[in-house]
Amino acid sequence: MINLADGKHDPELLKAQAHIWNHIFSFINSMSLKCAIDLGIPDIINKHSKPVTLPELIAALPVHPSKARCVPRLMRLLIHSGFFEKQKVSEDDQEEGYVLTNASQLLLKDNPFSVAPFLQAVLDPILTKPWHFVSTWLKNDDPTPFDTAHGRTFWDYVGHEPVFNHLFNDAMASDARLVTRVLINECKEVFEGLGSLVDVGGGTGTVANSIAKAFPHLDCTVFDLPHVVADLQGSENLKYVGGDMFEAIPPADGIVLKWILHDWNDEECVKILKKCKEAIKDREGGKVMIIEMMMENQKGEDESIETQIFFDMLMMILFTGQERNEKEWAKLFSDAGFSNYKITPILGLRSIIEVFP
Ligand SMILES: C[S@@+](CC[C@H](N)C(=O)[O-])C[C@H]1O[C@@H](n2cnc3c(N)ncnc32)[C@H](O)[C@@H]1O
Ligand SMILES: O=c1cc(-c2ccc(O)cc2)oc2c(O)c(O)ccc12
Repeated sequence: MINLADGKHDPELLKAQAHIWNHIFSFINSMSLKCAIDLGIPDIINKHSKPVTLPELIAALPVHPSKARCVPRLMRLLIHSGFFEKQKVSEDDQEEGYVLTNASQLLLKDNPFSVAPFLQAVLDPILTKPWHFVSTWLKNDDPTPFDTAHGRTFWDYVGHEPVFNHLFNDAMASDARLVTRVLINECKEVFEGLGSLVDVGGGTGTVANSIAKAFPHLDCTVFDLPHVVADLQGSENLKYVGGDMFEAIPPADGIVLKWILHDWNDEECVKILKKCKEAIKDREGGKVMIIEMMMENQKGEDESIETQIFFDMLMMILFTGQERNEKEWAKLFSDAGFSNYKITPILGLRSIIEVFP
């Protein structure tokens, strides 16, 4: 504890003040990144064959001439946060220009794994408003701050807001493309022996579509809320079914649950898992394949632990859900009547968890 009356602790006091400032201003990182994406800066830099000089960047941007001097200040922050770098334009030239980093490549419009739709969804006022209601929600009995802010659940809200529904489903689809690529390249054996599969809460079908193409013998079903799958066209070995996973899940050998259970509390998860167990009943080699984070990976770098904690907070604010550690996952599986599980930590911050009846 710092003694405020004691002058010899002034350096600690100033360090504490700087720490608070840094946290107060944290939102400036995400909002500045949003600005860069709104202006199309990553795509402008990507289209150039050489590093883009400041005058070239300003000329390509839709900014008013009176604001041109603000551009290098925005770029300085985004260099500091690791989204751009400066490089010499040519070997024999001192002039420098901006280039992309690995992180900003994942923000390009045409990158199939782009995280830009998530950034737009998470920073949309629809999803930032609930953060202003967290302390109110802690004092009332609403299920989530989202409900306190908007008067209904997240899924009810997106079902009635087609523009946001589209943005959210697009965001999920780009993540699903990345996860499925890793699954098919690195974890083929997970699908071995299965004749049919249902992706529960499979959204617009990105995961199931890729699996159906990679394993043509596998009968795949995307199961999601009726408004999500309405009008979607299947293929030879892929169909869309609308319904409610709390009521019944179509029978299959394998059930995929990607980013579903972290949206729900323990009681709700056990209900969903019991419905999954019913869906694989009497099927030889039947199993549930869950793609989620495993919390408390002590070996993780600081940033990845912080990211897991951020996700846990997001699940608390938007949903009744949470991120879980292995002990918490094991309890859910046992409460739902499953006997065994296997964790393969192959998806970055997430794992594939196979759960057996
Ligand atoms: C977080 S998204 C995950 C989408 C997809 N699995 C992925 O990871 O890309 C959750 C999905 O669950 C669906 N969902 C929510 N409640 C549902 C319910 N009661 N029955 C079926 N699907 C539901 C949503 O429509 C949404 O597509
Ligand atoms: O609303 C969200 C946002 C995310 C999300 C945000 C940023 C990323 O880089 C990735 C994902 O994830 C969500 C999620 O997994 C979910 O089940 C519901 C909502 C959201």
